[in-house]
Amino acid sequence: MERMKICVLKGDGIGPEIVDQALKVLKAVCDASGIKLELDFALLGGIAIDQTGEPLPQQTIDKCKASDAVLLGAVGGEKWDHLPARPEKGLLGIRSALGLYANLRPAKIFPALKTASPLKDSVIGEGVDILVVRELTGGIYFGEHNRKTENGMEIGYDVMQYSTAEVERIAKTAFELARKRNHKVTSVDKANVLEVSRLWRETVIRVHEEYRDVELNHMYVDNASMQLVRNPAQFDVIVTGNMFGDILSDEASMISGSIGMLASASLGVGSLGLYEPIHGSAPDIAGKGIANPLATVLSVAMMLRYTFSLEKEADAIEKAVELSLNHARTPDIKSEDLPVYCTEQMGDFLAKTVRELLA
Ligand SMILES: NC(=O)C1=CN([C@@H]2O[C@H](COP(=O)(O)OP(=O)(O)OC[C@H]3O[C@@H](n4cnc5c(N)ncnc54)[C@H](O)[C@@H]3O)[C@@H](O)[C@H]2O)C=CC1
Ligand SMILES: CC(C)CC(=O)C(=O)O
Ligand SMILES: [Mg+2]
Repeated sequence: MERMKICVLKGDGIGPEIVDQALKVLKAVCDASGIKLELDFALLGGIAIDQTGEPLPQQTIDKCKASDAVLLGAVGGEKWDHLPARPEKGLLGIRSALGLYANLRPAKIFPALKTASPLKDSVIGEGVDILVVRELTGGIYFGEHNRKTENGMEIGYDVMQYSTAEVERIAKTAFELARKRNHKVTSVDKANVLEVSRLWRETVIRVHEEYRDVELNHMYVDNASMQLVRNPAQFDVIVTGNMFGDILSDEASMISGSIGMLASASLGVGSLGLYEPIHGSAPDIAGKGIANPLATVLSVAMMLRYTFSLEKEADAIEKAVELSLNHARTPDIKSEDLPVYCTEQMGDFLAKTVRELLA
């Protein structure tokens, strides 16, 4: 590989702080591997509203489409919550515009972080390594959101729907990924109540016919959220809809010690992938230099692996993250016997370590 072109969407809140650290690491990889790194920056979310009046300017879509991959921080903040054009609409919009229907969110426990997990050793057992495969461009987040008045009463409603085609493609993604892992898929729905979930379940069962080598089980989402903390080691791949996947992956992140640890890859119809941490813009800690950049850095590792097939380089980033956990910590995962690093120091350490590992 000679060159890579990345479109960078820093977004709001801690977005710029964490993306800057991830870019240091990406530059270190490219320097060490002789790859020419071309960066293009575009606006998304609140900052885009401030500068253009809309959360997803057409220019941002164009710049993403003209790149090999997209790196995103996070969007949102109270400042824009009262506006009809909220930052989150920009986020949903870019996922949809790029056809990114599969959101892969790996939740695993790094050995050094076992003590940071709120779960007891007896629950963690040999370790936890879950891949949440979340449908990302359909479901309730993309249905009609509206209000109406009935009998003088104001009613808010959001429509949840899935077509068989949408379920088929995400189920296929989950089964394919399970084949490269431990051959087990848990499909999470609420089929005891929701018609959309009944269709979801029937469709997953049908797709499973082509993947008999993969074990399939079904779980209602309320039970799944309980099982995640009772016995997380039972899960390999979890496939679920947009909203359930959003919620379950935040819950799964705490198993690994902090939401600041969970990376994600959003993949879809074309070769373009978007990579982002699973957390939001964390306005409560923005500008304080204490945000954990590891989720964003690990998202760069996913980018190198999924978009560029650069296994050695992705491994080096993951190794650097592992080494960092025995060297220093950001406050969210702090440990009494290790120094506390600010966001920047962590980025510098990771970039230096990646350089050394790839030298
Ligand atoms: N992908 C995205 O851009 C997302 C955006 N949001 C938006 O972000 C804003 C804040 O939402 P919240 O519900 O507070 O969720 P959040 O994920 O931003 O924060 C939840 C809690 O986790 C902490 N946290 C998050 N990331 C962290 C990190 N890297 N290091 C250390 N601590 C971290 C925060 O300080 C906060 O206490 C809202 O406007 C929301 O809509 C929320 C989720 C995803
Ligand atoms: C706008 C929301 C759907 C963002 C979010 O919470 C997520 O994608 O994890
Ligand atoms: Mg979320």
